[in-house]
Amino acid sequence: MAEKTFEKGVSAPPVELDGSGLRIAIVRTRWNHTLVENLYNCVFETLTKKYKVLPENIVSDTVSGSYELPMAAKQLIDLSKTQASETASDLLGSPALQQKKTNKKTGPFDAVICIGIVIKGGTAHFEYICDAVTHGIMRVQLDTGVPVMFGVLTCYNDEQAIARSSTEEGFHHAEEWAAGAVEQSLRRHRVL
Ligand SMILES: Nc1c(NC[C@H](O)[C@H](O)[C@H](O)CO)[nH]c(=O)[nH]c1=O
Ligand SMILES: CC(=O)[C@@H](O)COP(=O)(O)O
Repeated sequence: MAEKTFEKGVSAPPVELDGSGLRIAIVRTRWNHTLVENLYNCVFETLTKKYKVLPENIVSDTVSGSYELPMAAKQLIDLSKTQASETASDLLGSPALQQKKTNKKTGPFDAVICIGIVIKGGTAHFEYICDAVTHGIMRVQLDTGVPVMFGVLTCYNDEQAIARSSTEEGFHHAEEWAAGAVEQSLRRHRVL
């Protein structure tokens, strides 16, 4: 029997996705920062070059470790909603004036992308962090209604982390996180 082949792990977006009207936050860890920066750069490049998200509509933030990602995502979402509801004014004047100066979008984030790398050590700490972060990120997106991408590599060793964050295989994960953020954002505005 012919061996079945399949596109393992590849999630092709269903259609051309236009992210030009989206506002997206990316929060990444400083833990394992050299490899995390590779993933962040790939996510940013994919958002802007492949999905037309405007660089000025991407807000980037950092936290210490992956365990802090869910809270950071919640804080970013809540802050963006609060700022959207207040009468916004800043050094550039009213949003209307700001809007005339740039295409910078204000208001609630359409999606958040969390990026981190957790590498197992000698204790059960790894399992507890991965479990907490996974459930935490899922809870934030369900509670807020804002899609939050799980861009956290959970690696048993350094080699897995390096392979998934500094080779073509690694950037395939990061590209999927970017695609997921755009697709899930646009789903919220569908007309059925
Ligand atoms: N070992 C890793 C950590 N550990 C730190 C925790 O994420 C957290 O910052 C600390 O427990 C304080 O709350 N974080 C990673 O992102 N990756 C690791 O491999
Ligand atoms: C996943 C971690 O926090 C890890 O760095 C902890 O290492 P260890 O389990 O050896 O304390």
